[in-house]
Amino acid sequence: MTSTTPPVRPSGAPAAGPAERAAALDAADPLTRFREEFVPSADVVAYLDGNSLGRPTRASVERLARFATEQWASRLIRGWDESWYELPLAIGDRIGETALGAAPGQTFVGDSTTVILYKLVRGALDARPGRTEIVVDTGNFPTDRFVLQGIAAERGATLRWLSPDPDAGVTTDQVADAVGPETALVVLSHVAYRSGYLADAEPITRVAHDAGALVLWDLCHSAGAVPVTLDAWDVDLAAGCTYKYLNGGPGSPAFGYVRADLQAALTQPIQGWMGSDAPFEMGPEYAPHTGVRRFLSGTPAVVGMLAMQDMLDLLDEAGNVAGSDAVRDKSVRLTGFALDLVDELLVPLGVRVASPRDPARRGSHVTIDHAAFERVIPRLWAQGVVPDFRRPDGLRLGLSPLSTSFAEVQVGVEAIRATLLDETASP
Ligand SMILES: Cc1ncc(COP(=O)(O)O)c(C=O)c1O
Ligand SMILES: Nc1c(O)cccc1C(=O)C[C@H](N)C(=O)O
Repeated sequence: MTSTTPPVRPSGAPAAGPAERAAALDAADPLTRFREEFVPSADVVAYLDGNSLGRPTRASVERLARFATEQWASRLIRGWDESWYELPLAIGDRIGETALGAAPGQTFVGDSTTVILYKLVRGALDARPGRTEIVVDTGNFPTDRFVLQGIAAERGATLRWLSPDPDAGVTTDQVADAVGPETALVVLSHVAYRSGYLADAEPITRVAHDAGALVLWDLCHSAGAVPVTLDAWDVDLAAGCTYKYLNGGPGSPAFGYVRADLQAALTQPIQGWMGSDAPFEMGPEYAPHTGVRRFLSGTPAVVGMLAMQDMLDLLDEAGNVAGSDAVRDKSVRLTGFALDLVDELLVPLGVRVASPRDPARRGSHVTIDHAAFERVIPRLWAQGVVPDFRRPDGLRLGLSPLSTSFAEVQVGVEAIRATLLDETASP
């Protein structure tokens, strides 16, 4: 890991303060120029919620306007034949290549993560007849747990709950102990939404396979920020958001991944015409498409898929100009700097670090806990400092490698300190 420690100063010189260190880190950052590619917000001084909603790129603002006039207004219905019909798979392939380590023909875009989870879990259960157990962890995102609870009730399946350390995540040993001949599927988040814990995807996938189970990874907090190599890890299924680190915009449709050799065996429960063999034949019976298109259902959200392409361009460009590790390296430096400042400025006020300190086990956000954060956060938002709150007492700093600066982290943590001091001062 690259250290965030500032250069050693000649003896006797005062230690560099947070702002000076942030400036030095920004000056040395090989990705610093990418920040100019995002639209600034007039009233935000520190945007620290890139893991919930990524900022718009300048290119996306132009692309959306151009689409309205040059595509929608002028091509009208002809647009479907010319390019729109293929977009869910064409953009799926691009996400696969740039952010998932997935060869073409395995990734699609469509629906929300919630709906894709539902489709893939249902398909996986049917592909493991006779096995009735799904392994999931109690710290998984609510929608994952709710979808699984619904499917368990619908299909008579049993959920086997893993209980990770609340501030950490699921380990390979926990999964190895839980899976067995009854296990159809293991559903886990690669980066935990609350703690930011980064799971060991490859060995966990292997131990599930050893028991004959399939594995579905939720990649919402990984795609675009953390290295993912689905093909190399031999992952079966994955799903994830595009509005976080892929900057697709509010409600942009999610992606799903189904490994090529599983596709023919996997049926999905929402049989719609867009996933059928020949949508425009308007035939009497549904026959699923033979490829990854079979996981689509209805008309794709074309407008919602536009913006993510610009972030994929930037991620590719960052890899080309600064090296394939540059995005992860920046993410590790940002979260490392955030933790350094938290230790220095917030831990003395009673704040507790709720994210892994080992950078190898950490995604691109850092969570800190304090009982007063629920009251502090609205006051921060009013000052243009924007982290988010996760119950019961967590403040998340979501640091997006191409758009977040070290200065934003410093401004944010100093604002948290000032507001917390004020909020907890005796009357
Ligand atoms: C880990 C995780 N899974 C799933 C979701 C839900 O996705 P959606 O609301 O797009 O279905 C989110 C965020 O909302 C998330 O953080
Ligand atoms: N999807 C969201 C929304 O529609 C509104 C507010 C926040 C979100 C989020 O993405 C939350 C996020 N998945 C989380 O990790 O908490």
